[in-house]
Amino acid sequence: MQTSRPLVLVSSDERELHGFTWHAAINTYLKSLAGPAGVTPVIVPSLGDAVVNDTLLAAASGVLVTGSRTNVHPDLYDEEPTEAHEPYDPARDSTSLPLIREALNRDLPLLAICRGHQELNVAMGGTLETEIQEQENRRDHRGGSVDLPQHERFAHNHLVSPTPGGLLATILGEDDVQVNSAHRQAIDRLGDGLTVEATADDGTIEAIRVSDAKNFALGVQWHPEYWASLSEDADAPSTKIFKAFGDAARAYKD
Ligand SMILES: N[C@@H](CCC(=O)NCCCC(=O)O)C(=O)O
Repeated sequence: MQTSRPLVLVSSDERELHGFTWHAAINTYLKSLAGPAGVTPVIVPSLGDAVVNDTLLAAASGVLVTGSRTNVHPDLYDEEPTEAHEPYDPARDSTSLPLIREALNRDLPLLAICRGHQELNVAMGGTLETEIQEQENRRDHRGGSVDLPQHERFAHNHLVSPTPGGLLATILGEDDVQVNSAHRQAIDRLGDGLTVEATADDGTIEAIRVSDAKNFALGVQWHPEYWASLSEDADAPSTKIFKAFGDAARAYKD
């Protein structure tokens, strides 16, 4: 049996499939954790306070908050709900936001991806904007139709510029990095205690860090898990992010 590997909690979506309600996480996040990060992923059902408690958090050495096609409900950042903010997953919201806060309270390493990046911002008091592709001088960050095959939808889409001297720049270097993109929403007002770690050329905040976090606490708007799940050689920046997160989880466990 392999030596003990840190447990990393993974957020789940509430989804309907075959006439049942499931709590599910996409395989690419799980494979990236079990592979390049070298940790043991544990999917957390979106059951709110029934799961986000001391017992669960005490067993963990990190938290990964995944992407999702659904959006954070605008009531949670005092915005008026409209059709442009849909679809929602209230079960996810009621679990991932407290999970983020409790992870930060315990200095657990945190990696927040896409919707997770947006949830981190909301958890810290920030706001989101929706259908950003409809704004003038704004890229279309959707990455094409949701029906496209993954290798097309999560292909490299645009450059991001890491903030010099930041955590991301420490992991990846300060040169611009090609990333994929699959989102209609983005950070509008930055939450309290967050530092911008990367931007796109249209001003979209593409990465954030919890400024006073004792450990790794990074949000990224793109999807490094797509590449990291394929192989360690598929995309060096993606692998580096997951390896850095895994190192932080091992350090926390030790
Ligand atoms: N819904 C939010 C976050 C986008 C996101 O997490 N995308 C992942 C796509 C996964 C899928 O298509 O199932 C937004 O649109 O900004």
